[in-house]
Amino acid sequence: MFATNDSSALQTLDLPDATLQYVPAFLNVRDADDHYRALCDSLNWRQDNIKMFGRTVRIPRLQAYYGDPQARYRYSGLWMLPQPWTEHLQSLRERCQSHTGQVFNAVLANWYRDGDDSMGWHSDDEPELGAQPVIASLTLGSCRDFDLRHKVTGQKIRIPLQNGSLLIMSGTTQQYWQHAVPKRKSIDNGRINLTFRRIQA
Ligand SMILES: O=C(O)CCC(=O)C(=O)O
Ligand SMILES: [Fe+2]
Repeated sequence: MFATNDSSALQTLDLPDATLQYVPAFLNVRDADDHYRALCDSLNWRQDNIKMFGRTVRIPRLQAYYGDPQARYRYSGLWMLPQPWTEHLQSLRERCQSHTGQVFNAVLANWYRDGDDSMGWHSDDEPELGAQPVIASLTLGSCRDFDLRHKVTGQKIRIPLQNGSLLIMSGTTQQYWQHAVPKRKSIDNGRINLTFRRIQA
C-alpha cells in the first residue's frame, strides 16, 4: 500500500484525489508514551455537546483546542476558541513544522480514553482552514484505525495509526474524502491525537 517499508521514513500513500504521507515512527514509542501521559495530565480537556439531527449529544471523546489568539473556528456548530499554547504543545508543533515545512497556528487535541471513544465520518473542510489545507496528525498512545472513504466513489481504506506516527493530509484530501476513527470494543488503553492546523485569519 505504501511506497516504502522503512518505518522512520516518510511513506506516500497512493490514493485518487488525496495526498497522504505517513511517517510510522515520527516519535519513538517511549517518547510517544511519555507525551501521552503528560498531555493527559496537563491539557485542559472538555467534553462538548454537539447538535446532530436536531438532538444534543455528548461527543464520544475529550477535546482541547490550543493556538494563536486569532485561530478561532467553527467545528460542528461550536466555536472553538484557542487556549494559549503550552510549552509542551509548542515543542511538538515545532517538530511537526520542521518536518513538514508548514506553519501551524492551532492544534486540536482529541483524547480517546478507550475503544468506546470514537470520531464519526467528517472532512476537515471548515472555511477557516482554506482550500486544500495541510493537516499534520500525531498519534500518541494506543494504535487506532483511521478509516477513509471517498465521497464520490465510496472507495474505503484503513490505516492503523501507530503510536508515535505522523499522518499528513494535504491537497484535495478533505475535498474528496471523509475520515473517521471507529469504536474498538477490545481496546482498553487511551490514545491522544493532535491535529496541527493553519487557521486563516
Ligand atoms: O484521531 C484522529 O486520528 C482523527 C482526528 C480528526 O479527524 C480531527 O481532529 O479532525
Ligand atoms: Fe478530522
